[in-house]
Amino acid sequence: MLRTEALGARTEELIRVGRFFFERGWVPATAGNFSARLDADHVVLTASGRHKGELEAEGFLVVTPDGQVLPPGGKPSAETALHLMLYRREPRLGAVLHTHSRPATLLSRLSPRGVVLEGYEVQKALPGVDSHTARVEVPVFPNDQDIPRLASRVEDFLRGHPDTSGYLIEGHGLYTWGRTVAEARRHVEAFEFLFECELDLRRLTR
Ligand SMILES: CSCCC(=O)C(=O)COP(=O)(O)O
Ligand SMILES: [Zn+2]
Repeated sequence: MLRTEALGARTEELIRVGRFFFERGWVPATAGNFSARLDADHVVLTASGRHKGELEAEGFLVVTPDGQVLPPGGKPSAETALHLMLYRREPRLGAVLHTHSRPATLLSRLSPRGVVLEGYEVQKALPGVDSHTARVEVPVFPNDQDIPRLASRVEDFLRGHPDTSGYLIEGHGLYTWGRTVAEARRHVEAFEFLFECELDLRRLTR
């Protein structure tokens, strides 16, 4: 049974995330999508094509982890399969956030075989990273309009690299997650800061 208080609370958090990300230029032109787990059987997710800086409660849908829309009829994010794959594989996962910033888009094109972050204090905001000397490898997957196929590629990778806390899609953007919306948002902020630093460093030292 779906708890409406949980739906309201998570939806409000995601609306605030959308405004925050849009103000920073991380979700331009309806790009990006957000979701949060409500309970074992329900996930709230942005509807497709909504402006993420102007979300309202009616811009969200409830889906089951296997992709059923409740009640049937709405159009969930075109990238729903990328969210649901993550919830199915990790029961403690509480939120998934996807952004399309310029640094993420450009870095993923400059380094299509993966971005390595090393030497930055802020990398300690990422799970399992306790030093600026750690080597954080961010995988980059080729973009694909076949989202279930892309989801299955990412899932295969995560099976062999379970400590991954985010990935890039080439020329597209960042996916990251957390146990709560607040934690997932912190991971977006950390990755976006690090991508910006890395891009500037490459420009300045070329
Ligand atoms: C205008 S961005 C193209 C689609 C996309 O990559 C995205 O993140 C938004 O798609 P959605 O269906 O979730 O609105
Ligand atoms: Zn996208």
